[in-house]
Amino acid sequence: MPLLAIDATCLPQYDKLDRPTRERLLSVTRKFRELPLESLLSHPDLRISSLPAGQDPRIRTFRINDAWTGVMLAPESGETFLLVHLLPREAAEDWARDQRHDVNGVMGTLERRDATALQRANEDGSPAPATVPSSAHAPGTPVAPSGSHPAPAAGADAPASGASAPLDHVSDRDLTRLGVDAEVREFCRTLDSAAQLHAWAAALPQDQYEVLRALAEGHSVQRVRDEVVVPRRPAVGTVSPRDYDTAIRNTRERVVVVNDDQETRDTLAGEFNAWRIYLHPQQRELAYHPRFGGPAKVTGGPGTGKTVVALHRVKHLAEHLPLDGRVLLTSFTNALVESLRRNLALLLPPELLEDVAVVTTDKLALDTVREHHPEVRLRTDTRGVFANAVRHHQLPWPADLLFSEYRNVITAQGITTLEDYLAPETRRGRSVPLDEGQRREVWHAISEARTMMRNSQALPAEELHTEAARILEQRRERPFTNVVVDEAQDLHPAQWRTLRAAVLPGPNDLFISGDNRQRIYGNTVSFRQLGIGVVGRSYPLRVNYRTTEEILTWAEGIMRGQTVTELGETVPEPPGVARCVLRGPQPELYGAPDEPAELDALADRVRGWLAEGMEPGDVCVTARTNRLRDSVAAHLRARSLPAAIFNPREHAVTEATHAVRVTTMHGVKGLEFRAVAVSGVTATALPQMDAVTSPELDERQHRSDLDTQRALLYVACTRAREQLYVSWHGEPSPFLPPVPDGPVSGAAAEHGAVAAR
Ligand SMILES: Nc1ncnc2c1ncn2[C@@H]1O[C@H](COP(=O)(O)OP(=O)(O)OP(=O)(O)O)[C@@H](O)[C@H]1O
Repeated sequence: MPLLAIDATCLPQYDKLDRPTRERLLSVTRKFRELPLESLLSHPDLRISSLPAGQDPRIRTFRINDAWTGVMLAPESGETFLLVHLLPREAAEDWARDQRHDVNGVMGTLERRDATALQRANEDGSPAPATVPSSAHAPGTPVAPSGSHPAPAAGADAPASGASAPLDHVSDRDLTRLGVDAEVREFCRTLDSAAQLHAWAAALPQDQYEVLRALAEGHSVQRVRDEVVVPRRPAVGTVSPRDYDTAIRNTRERVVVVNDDQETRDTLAGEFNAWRIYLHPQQRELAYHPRFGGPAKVTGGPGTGKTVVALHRVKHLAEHLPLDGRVLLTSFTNALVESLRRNLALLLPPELLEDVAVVTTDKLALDTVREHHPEVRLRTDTRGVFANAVRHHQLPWPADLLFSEYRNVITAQGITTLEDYLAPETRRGRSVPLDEGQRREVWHAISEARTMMRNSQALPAEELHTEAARILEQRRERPFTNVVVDEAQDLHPAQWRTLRAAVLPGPNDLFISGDNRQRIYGNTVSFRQLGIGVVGRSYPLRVNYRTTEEILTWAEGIMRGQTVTELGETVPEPPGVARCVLRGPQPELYGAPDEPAELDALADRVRGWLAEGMEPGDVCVTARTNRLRDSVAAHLRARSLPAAIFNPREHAVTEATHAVRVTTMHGVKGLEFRAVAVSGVTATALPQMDAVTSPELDERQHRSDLDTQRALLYVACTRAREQLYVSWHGEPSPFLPPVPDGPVSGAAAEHGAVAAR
């Protein structure tokens, strides 16, 4: 009986199919697995046909329905079919005619090249095949078919801009040893620059392109061998050039073999699918690193796969636990943790899942403290307690100062004595000066408030963590063998102390992933001061897999000119540009005269997306405030659009999949959608000044609060995978990049929209 394997190129395409087409595809793939080869090839419904003038005699097309065609590689001698693409009929035939698959002689993987484009380039130096890959690229599809060799964003990677032959320093012999075949070697001798190489990404055999790209970036032959070639080789033996079956199985980064309907559905569907199948070699290297000498840190812009790496790291650690060992996977909010838990369950078998605790950092602290004080609960009205303390002591300062002193000085630095609080360096950078007498007064007021909170058994998170860290530090045995932290940028220093104390210092103790640009809760930390030494174990990820280049480039404008610090450091982050795998339409911007007009245009935009074939669950609308979120949802429903309010504290991420999700900007952190509308980006709402500390009270905090609100907009916009729509009414928020004059497009055009450039 034939077997079916699926190439990752199909995954983004599957997202574009409507439900009946998906069902039809599943029933077709079932036939692949169930019918004997002879009956399959002659099946009247499938219309399996070869392409007479095609480059690859093994390529076949088959009918899914009138609109869609599948492209596959049929077995010649073996029995495995490989589904390689899903496209509209004509595009499918055009694309398939030019492609050829070969087994890589060194790596043993199955690679695909645009053989027509390469032959032309070698014959007459035809330029980069702009039209070749684009015929296969509907908006939002990968520029590089496997997704593992990204096309460059403008200005990406220093060597890419160099105008010298990028591979002249590598001999033919070395290229051959790295698995680069004669046709590709000949081709790369014609290249003038690394940028030209990148432009050919979609046409070159995938693994050979990775080799060339790494060499062009200046890596040594040895390093490329170790990091690109060796991880792709089969664990044992070699693969013969005609053994397609084995090569398909060995192409682990972009091919998966499916055994039943459920696996086919799981592989093709799901919002978070590709990551389970293959990791970029750099991601794999980090996730499956046998032993980090101590805490390790992974950073990177939005959509660079930090969460994916964290999840795979948990898998690796769980697979190597000592008897009685346990892994903690933690993050900031309930919604994030719920999403991690759901995705981990897809990655790990049940017996390994049992050894992993997936909880918020606050829940860890609460559970730890409750072992000693079972009645303790989490307090959320801490500001009110400090307001009482100010009244009671008749202090001349606002309650916010006391709260800020408690949160940003005392608990942030782990200060436990008046003497330490009085030390001169303690309040460095605070804009309200306090002399010694005043500090004593503040300390006493805060101490009293803390005692009151303790007596009431309702503790704010900072207090809970201080207590939890103290309890854990006293234990000889710590609860976890390894701790993995995702979205780490938002944790308060007190939360870090709990995490530090939850695992004994040593190899593989902490694995931290995060991005300071996405910090939306205003906590700054210094890992060094917290005893978390990541020096020499800090790794940036630079390939964006989620967002199109058009959206990311525009969204980067929100952060332009901002000094961003490195995660866990107070020093500025070194510059680094992410490259995007995906391409698509420009974001759409719309400035409405008033709120009703903004909501009308928003509803039209959402209706347009649904009419284009998106499922309601593919679409998310965000608003700055709860009030605006509620009126957006009400307005969409009044216009007969399926809309559900999503509150990350209350709802599971999986809920509301049959409705457009309407949420606040905080509510989309860590998530992603095919289309995102960011509404209410109006000057009076963003920044929302009542959430910003006044500069008179604390200049530094004021700036930090503004940065936090700017980051909120950045986070919301970078949740979009294919389409982004941003709107406001009246004056636009000052955080928006300058709005250029430009051609009006999309649903908002009727309302006077401005297209971003
Ligand atoms: N190697 C890969 N190949 C294909 N897709 C990938 C790869 N790595 C990550 N992705 C996909 O990219 C998207 C973003 O990944 P992920 O959520 O891990 O990024 P992130 O860096 O944590 O993002 P953010 O910081 O914005 O929350 C996901 O859809 C994920 O499946």
